[in-house]
Amino acid sequence: ELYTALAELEGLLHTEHALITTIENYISAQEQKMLLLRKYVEAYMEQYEKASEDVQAYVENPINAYLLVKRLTTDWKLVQNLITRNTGEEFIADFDELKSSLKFPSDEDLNGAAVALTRLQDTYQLDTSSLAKGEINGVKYATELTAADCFELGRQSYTNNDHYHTQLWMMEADERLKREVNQSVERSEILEYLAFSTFKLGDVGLALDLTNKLLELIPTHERARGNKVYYEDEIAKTNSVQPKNISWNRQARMSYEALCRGEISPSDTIAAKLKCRYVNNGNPFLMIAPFKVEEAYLNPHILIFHDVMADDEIATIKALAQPRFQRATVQNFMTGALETAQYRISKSAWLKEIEHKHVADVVQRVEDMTGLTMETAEELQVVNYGIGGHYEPHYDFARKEEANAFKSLGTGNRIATVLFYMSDVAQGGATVFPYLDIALWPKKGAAAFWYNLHSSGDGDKHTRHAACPVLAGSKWVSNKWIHEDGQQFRRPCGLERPPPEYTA
Ligand SMILES: O=C(O)CCC(=O)C(=O)O
Ligand SMILES: [Fe+2]
Repeated sequence: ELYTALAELEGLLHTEHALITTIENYISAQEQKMLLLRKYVEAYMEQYEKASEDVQAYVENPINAYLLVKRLTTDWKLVQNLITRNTGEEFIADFDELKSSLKFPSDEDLNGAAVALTRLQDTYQLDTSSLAKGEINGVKYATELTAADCFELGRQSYTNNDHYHTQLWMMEADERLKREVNQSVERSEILEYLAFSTFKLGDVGLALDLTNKLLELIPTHERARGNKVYYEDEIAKTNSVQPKNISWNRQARMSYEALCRGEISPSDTIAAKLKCRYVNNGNPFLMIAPFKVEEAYLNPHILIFHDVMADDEIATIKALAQPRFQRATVQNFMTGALETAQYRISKSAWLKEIEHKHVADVVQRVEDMTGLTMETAEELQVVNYGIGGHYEPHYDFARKEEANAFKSLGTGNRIATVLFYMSDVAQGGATVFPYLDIALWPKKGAAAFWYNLHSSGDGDKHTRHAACPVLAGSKWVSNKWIHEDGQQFRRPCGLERPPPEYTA
């Protein structure tokens, strides 16, 4: 699974380079072979023409007689060998040997990358034809997609039973194909997928039209002939060519997606109460360089600390984490087991303080920032989100029903979260709180802090949050999850008491 982290994708460029070299070598070997064959055939031609001038005289010459026989025995064998020798296999074998040392994406990666693209399409309301032009929100990032590229995206969506995106991409493939001089895909193939997905989406009439177009191209197409009869029957039966009203069950996601797009913000009355200040928490070491703190929300109290992770610390943490990256897991609600899920796509690794001074410094800083003990906190989790990488709305704390969560840690629930942003993100990738209508936009070196639990110990339902899909760029964050145990004297417990105030 390479698609889950952009950092991993960079390794694929080495693979591509090795591939280019292999193909280049194969082509030149093949060209050499052709050159040699051309020499042989020219020699044959020359002798043949000479002989044809006077056949009798030619064969009466013993040398010629010998050469003629030789040409048709030894020489021909050489030529035959040359023609039949499959240098291709050698190259593939050589490349296969190289392969073990190279990163190779799997079919699952291809599918993952395609799903990520369609997720971005939905969340950020990107139109298919701009995407195909390599444009994201008006910014041109990539080379244009060919009709075949669009076709492949459609095919991947089809494999996932996602007829909505199959239709979008097959339509785009068809549009692109009209403008292609060297056609990159067969129109009949596009039409076959397009017709079927259109049928699946409920528009039998259009599916029939598309199938008829396919039959104009290939009148003998077996499946198309079968489908045509079926569609005609369907239309006759229901007497309707109206598309069904498809419920995508997306109503519930609308506000989340709008938040991710930056279209929603908290009301002015809420925003007006938010402050920025310098904070030292009474810590003498912070008198000279206090924290720059900005309030993002009051209840629950969500704070943004600016410039709390230095560039060299970020570089160290990334370098330590990257070789250990694993696809991020989520806890199965029922069993408590850790497993991968489509709703959380990123790569992550855990770092201990003893591994590097920079890690220890950062953890100490979290203690200074929050006034909470790090004794019972989880290790620093480092996360990289790849193409379309995201984490759908969730709570960081374990709910009462989730009996198994954090049990093995034995340090109570996750009382608070500190989320460091270790990169800027070109587009997308905000941390959003759907119940609060706020979006935190990643800023390198900044950190967000909030309490997940009320002072009573109950989970604060308003802390539900998500990592929106990364639209362009790469997103690096790290979390410090702080636990309940040991905070008794740091955060006094009580019913619905507001979080301790910061000393300004
Ligand atoms: O990456 C983000 O913006 C949020 C990550 C998050 O919520 C988590 O890892 O629990
Ligand atoms: Fe979270």
